[in-house]
Amino acid sequence: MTGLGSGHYARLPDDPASSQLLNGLPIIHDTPHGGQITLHPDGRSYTYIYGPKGLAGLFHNRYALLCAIFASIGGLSFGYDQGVIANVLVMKDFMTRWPITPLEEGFMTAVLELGALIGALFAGIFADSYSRRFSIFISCIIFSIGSVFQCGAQSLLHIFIGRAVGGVGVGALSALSPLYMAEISPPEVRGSLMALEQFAIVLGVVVGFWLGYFTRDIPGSASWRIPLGVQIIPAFVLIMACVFLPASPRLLVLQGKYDEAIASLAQLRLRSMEEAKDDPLIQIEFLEMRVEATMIQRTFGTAETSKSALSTEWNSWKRLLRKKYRDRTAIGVLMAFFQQWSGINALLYYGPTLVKSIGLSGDNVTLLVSGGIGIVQFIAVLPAIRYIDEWGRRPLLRGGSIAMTCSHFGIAILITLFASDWAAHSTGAWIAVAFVYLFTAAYGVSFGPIAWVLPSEVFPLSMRSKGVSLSTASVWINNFIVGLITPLTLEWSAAGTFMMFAVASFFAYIWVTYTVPETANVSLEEIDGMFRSSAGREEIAMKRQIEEDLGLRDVIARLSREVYPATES
Ligand SMILES: O[C@H]1[C@H](O)[C@@H](O)[C@H](O)[C@@H](O)[C@H]1O
Repeated sequence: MTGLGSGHYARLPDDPASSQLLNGLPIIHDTPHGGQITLHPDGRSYTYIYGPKGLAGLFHNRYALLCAIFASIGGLSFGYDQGVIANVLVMKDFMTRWPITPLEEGFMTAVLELGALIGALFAGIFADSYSRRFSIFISCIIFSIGSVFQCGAQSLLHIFIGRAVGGVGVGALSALSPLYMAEISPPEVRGSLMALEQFAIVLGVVVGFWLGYFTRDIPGSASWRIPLGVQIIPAFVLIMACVFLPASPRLLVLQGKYDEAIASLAQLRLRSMEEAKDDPLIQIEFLEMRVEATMIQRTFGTAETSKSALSTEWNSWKRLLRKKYRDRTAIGVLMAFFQQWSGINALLYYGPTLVKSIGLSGDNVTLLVSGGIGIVQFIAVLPAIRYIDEWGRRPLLRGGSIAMTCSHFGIAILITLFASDWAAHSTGAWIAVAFVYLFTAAYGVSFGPIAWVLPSEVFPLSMRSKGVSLSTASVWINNFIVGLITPLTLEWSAAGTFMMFAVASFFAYIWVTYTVPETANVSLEEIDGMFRSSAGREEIAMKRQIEEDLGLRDVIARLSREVYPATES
């Protein structure tokens, strides 16, 4: 039913008679309460926006922006831990109190990641049964319990427990925040709003790192208790925000609560209930959600009503692997895979070793790597927020992966040439450092943010929470594996390690080029349509019928008749 135009557009003429002159061109139709719908001359295809695109669009709907900002606090918890732990583990008081072995140090990172893996998977179960907001709320509580354990730790065991429990919260939030943001965002700024997740993560990295850096000289345990305790503040803010955040209209539709869904959609699109009633945009978006929900119920629902809750749950996970949905599952899981195999965390966790291997030493190493990489990521996410909807996801991903490949490749060559005697080749060493930052900038504008955006976009409503949670689990499991093997590969060969990440980044380029669809500027339900190209005829016919039954086709036909009187048939 939908589709994007060829790029030639015309304005709706004041004199309807002249509209025939515009036949063959899609027409932009201003809707009564702001926003536009672009109708195509076939009388069936359309796209719509609620407000301007780009930066203006981001600030146009301040309410949606505010909701997304609050939701993104979930990401802050993730980044903050990453930033802070690098400092805590080297703090004098911490080390003399509990001298830990390198193995325990590795375990300290791993335990959070494994907790996060469990949290991400559980998020997929609870986000549908309860609400997105309630699940966020519970995750924040779990996260806060973990933080209290860490901050008040009397033994190393408390720290481990705190990290495992906190990890469950971090993992759940890393799935739930993007999921919620995707479902509340107007289509024209969805990418920008969702990129706030990455913004929050890297903001957390920067704040966590520098706070830890400044408190590390405070005498006694306050040096590490303060930065470990401070993370409760954002969690508390999000707990409070959950009371005010509007419910996801899409989940409400899935639960059959249509009146509440319209009310929440109207609120999120800045319409009064009166306005919502005669606004074609609200009608279309609401009906699209219903069509999608009905499609799934008709396809899977009846067969499952007789089964137990457990087997229904199991079946909905299994559905992700069915032929029809396999390509989307692959996109979600591989997006996370390539984000992690780009080597970003290898640089963060083992950066100091890398920088030493390219000839630098001393305290500056930590500053330059952990601090510097955080700041570069933070700066790089800003253009992503600005352009992700205007340029689209694909160009950013493709450009980013090429630059990432070249940087890794450059570092590998420099190491091969000069590693035997860096002191004599300090220029080479500095070029290698420049490549590290170039890599980080390229990553920070592409795979960093988009890995949090794309998975929440590609799954249809009824499978979104499971799909996103599986994709997020892929972030955590790959994060864990990369963290585990990087020290080993570095020991084997530093150049080889960078070559490995160069190859992964190059495969990422090929993968994006051939399999990732452009999801910018289309509604979540239209994205579903993009994957239907391979759907059987029966399914297309069923969708058409549902669109007809629910009145979506009527709404479009009515609008088209206003614009193309000649094509009334
Ligand atoms: O998006 C984030 C971010 O880029 C972090 O810095 C990185 O450590 C994470 O693994 C990644 O998921």
